[in-house]
Amino acid sequence: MLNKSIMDGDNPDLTEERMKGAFDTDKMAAVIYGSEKFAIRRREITESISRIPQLADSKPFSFMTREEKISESCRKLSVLSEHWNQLIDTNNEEEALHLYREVLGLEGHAFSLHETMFIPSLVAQANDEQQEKWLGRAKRREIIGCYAQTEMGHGTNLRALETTATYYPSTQEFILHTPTETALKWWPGALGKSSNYAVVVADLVIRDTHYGAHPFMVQLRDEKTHNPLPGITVGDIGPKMAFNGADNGFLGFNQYKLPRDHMLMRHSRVEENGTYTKPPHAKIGYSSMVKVRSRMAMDQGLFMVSALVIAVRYSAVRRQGFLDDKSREVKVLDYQTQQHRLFPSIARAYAFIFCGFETIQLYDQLLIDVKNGDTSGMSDLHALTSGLKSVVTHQTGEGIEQARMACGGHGYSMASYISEIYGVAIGGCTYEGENMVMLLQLARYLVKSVELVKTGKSKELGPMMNYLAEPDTQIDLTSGPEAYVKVFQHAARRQVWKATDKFHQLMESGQSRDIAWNNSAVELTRASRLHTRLYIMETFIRRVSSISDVSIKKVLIDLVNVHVNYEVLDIGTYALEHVSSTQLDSIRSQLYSSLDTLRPNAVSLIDSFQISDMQLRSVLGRRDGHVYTNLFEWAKASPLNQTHVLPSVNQYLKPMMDKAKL
Ligand SMILES: CCCCCCCCCC/C=C\CCCC(=O)SCCNC(=O)CCNC(=O)[C@H](O)C(C)(C)COP(=O)(O)OP(=O)(O)OC[C@H]1O[C@@H](n2cnc3c(N)ncnc32)[C@H](O)[C@@H]1OP(=O)(O)O
Ligand SMILES: Cc1cc2nc3c(=O)[nH]c(=O)nc-3n(C[C@H](O)[C@H](O)[C@H](O)COP(=O)(O)OP(=O)(O)OC[C@H]3O[C@@H](n4cnc5c(N)ncnc54)[C@H](O)[C@@H]3O)c2cc1C
Repeated sequence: MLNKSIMDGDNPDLTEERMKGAFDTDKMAAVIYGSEKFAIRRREITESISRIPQLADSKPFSFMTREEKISESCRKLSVLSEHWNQLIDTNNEEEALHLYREVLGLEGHAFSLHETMFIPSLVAQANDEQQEKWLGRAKRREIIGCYAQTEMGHGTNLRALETTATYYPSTQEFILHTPTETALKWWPGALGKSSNYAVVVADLVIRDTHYGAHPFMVQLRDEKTHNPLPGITVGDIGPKMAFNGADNGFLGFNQYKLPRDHMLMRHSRVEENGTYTKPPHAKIGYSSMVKVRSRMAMDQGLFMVSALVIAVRYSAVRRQGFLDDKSREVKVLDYQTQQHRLFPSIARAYAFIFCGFETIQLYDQLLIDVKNGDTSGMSDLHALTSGLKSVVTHQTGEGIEQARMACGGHGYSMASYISEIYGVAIGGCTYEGENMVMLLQLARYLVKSVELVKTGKSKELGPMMNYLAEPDTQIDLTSGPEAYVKVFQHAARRQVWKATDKFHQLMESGQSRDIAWNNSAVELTRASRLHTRLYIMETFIRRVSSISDVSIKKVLIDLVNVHVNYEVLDIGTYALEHVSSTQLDSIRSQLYSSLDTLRPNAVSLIDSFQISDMQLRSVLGRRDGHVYTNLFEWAKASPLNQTHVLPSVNQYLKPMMDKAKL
């Protein structure tokens, strides 16, 4: 059996799809998740979870209030605490994240930031003694932490954060203070009600000198009573577009005293007498953000996959309209428009996940290098992850929204759960740096790279930048995916140079650097996007070329073909400089035939992600494909259907109608 999801009693339309798949989904899972070992561990963890009934949702999540969602996730976390060690290797971050996703889904929970930013901040920023004191406690979950940086008035411009941490040598303490309303910390996940500790980012002040944003370990709540400590104002910021299982919070300090050794001092130090030692790299304190950004291609890829699992499975059981055979309606997955809506997103999701593996490894390596005193890789990774987080979050949002529309009316129902996935995923366009701002961070790096080429220093170009120094060449589109890489290189190079030239010309015309930058910003963000999409394409092709299993490689090459054709058409306006409109027409034909080629493997390609029904929380995306019966059951469970006559009918509608009858 090639597709391991085939089960007796499943919807025959889905079974038929799974029989058509030309590759082994377990083998594909090993490629997706980086190794056979981890793919097996994922399945084992999912299997073990299913044997613990208390870890199941106590009722459909979509019918819960926000308070119920928070309570439900806390209940599950307490059940999990009895099983951690038997379920996962607690030192393995990927296993922990898989466990959280399976049991708690994506709407956030009390530990949302504990694993993703609080512990990583301690790992990267705390010195050995501080790690000794707090890291073990955090890993054992004796304490719950979050990452409190953003303020009501400033999130993007970290240099303008208003919260101060003023050091007093006489008492060897910092005083944390919130000088204005806009200085209130605002947004940190799990801050409002769950966390009792936080890594707080504040402006370090010593003897009236401001040293800028630095991280501090701060206790917020009493460990016995969970009440806020004196001098701390903390609470929940209220409901959000999505992610409502998380208590994103506000936090204020009123002259709150903090011992000297609570500043995280791996890289910068404040001595007892107030002497300040600066870090080896000015932006080393920003590392927790780089850590999350380096994960975002993977995490967003998985968000997009969740929506695609739902849309592709549903499209294989949804029958509507006719093609040749007028005796039976077709699966909507057979329509070319449906394939065009969904398959390029499947390709992007695979590509994002392969990029994600690469950037996660790059971050892990950087962490080792920095510990050994080598900060030289920081700028490269900052630039790469800034562009990548911006492009993947935007394209993931587009892909999920198309997946929702591809499910027609039922896609709009919470029974599909796609709107929730969209709401959570789209937050990524904003958190960890607003997308435009992060594209402009990459643009700084691109402009500097062009300046190196212009001044004859091409040898100093960073990784992935050499193409900026290369001349345009003839492109032979029949020579395979590499030709499409060339098209992207041409388009990206031209746009990067064009934007840089514009910036330089504006400065030469007398504009200040900042004004010239602002007046070139749209062109600069375009350059960043093209450069990042080139990186994604190259990574995808490189990863697929490295695969040895013949059947897996074949279907992934089909997916690469969908990707490269779609991407080049999508940047048609830029590509036109290098590709004729006749060539674009031929790319269009190739795209349509590549959709056709991929069609038989569509369900197996998304089954391969092995996302459980528990995690998916979608009636439309059920693995067994029994959509209609369960849709009816789901609707019957609506709180509105627990009584025939609602109190509001008796109170308002009936009297109104009765009055109208008089
Ligand atoms: C199913 C899947 C489930 C997956 C689960 C996922 C669930 C997710 C849950 C978590 C949810 C949310 C988490 C969100 C958490 C947050 O949002 S935390 C807050 C994040 N905040 C930000 O990102 C703020 C963005 N702003 C900044 O980073 C900086 O202000 C900015 C970089 C924009 C500017 O900083 P400045 O200090 O002002 O620096 P500049 O003058 O612009 O640049 C000077 C040079 O420094 C270089 N630089 C900047 N940053 C870095 C860095 N990190 N590393 C290396 N170098 C850096 C910059 O490029 C400049 O270099 P140059 O001078 O050009 O050479
Ligand atoms: C779901 C979610 C979870 C979050 N979790 C956390 C958390 O755990 N901890 C935490 O500390 N924070 C958290 N945040 C806050 C988040 O990091 C910030 O909201 C984000 O960094 C954007 O900053 P901002 O809100 O100040 O946006 P703004 O900077 O005010 O953005 C508004 C507009 O201004 C534009 N803009 C701003 N500056 C520039 C510029 N220099 N050039 C061009 N355009 C510019 C932006 O592009 C955008 O269009 C979270 C946010 C969300 C939505």
